[in-house]
Amino acid sequence: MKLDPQTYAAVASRAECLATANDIEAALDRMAAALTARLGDKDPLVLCVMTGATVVTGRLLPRLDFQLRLDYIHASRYQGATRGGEIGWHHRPSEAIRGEHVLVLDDILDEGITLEHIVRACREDGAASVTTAVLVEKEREHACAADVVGIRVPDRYLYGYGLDYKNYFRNAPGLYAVADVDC
Ligand SMILES: O=P(O)(O)OC[C@H]1O[C@H](OP(=O)(O)OP(=O)(O)O)[C@H](O)[C@@H]1O
Ligand SMILES: Nc1nc2[nH]cnc2c(=O)[nH]1
Repeated sequence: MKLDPQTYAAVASRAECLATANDIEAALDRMAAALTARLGDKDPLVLCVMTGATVVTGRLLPRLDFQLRLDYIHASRYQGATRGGEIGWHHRPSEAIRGEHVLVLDDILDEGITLEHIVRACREDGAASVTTAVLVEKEREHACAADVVGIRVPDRYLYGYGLDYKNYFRNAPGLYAVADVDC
């Protein structure tokens, strides 16, 4: 569904910036250092979790100065909503994963259900190892933990740097918490 321009502007004006582009770029530098230490000699297969991880993947990859390959995996449970539902699989590259040191890259760890399903799928599909990294982790309980975390934020609905609000705002140059009235 499309957002009309008045609603789009109102949502943006009510949102609160929790992390600026500078904060996030510094977090990406830290993530790159941690991932280089873990995977620099492993020739990993990087799996971008579509769609939200496109921005973190694009910003992080040029910081990883070692041998790697890029593919994608697609499981989602929000689909434009602000509350998660059942996990839906759209692309599971089972053949590509077998025997690989996999790095799963996602934008956010919220309840952790998406990442838990993806890690389980990679193990079922015969990955040699599975490392997980997320740009943002919410300060709450998760079904599974991420190995590498960029930035921790309060438990509010966020958009920006790949994260959407009703399929918009993935291009916002920071992390913004949506006002309660818009959730
Ligand atoms: O930890 P969880 O509560 O499971 O939520 C995290 C997931 O939610 C978002 O995906 P979404 O289903 O919104 O799809 P998207 O990537 O297309 O935005 C995000 O990209 C994570 O993959
Ligand atoms: N855009 C967005 N997607 C999510 N998926 C799980 N939590 C969130 C969130 O806060 N924002």
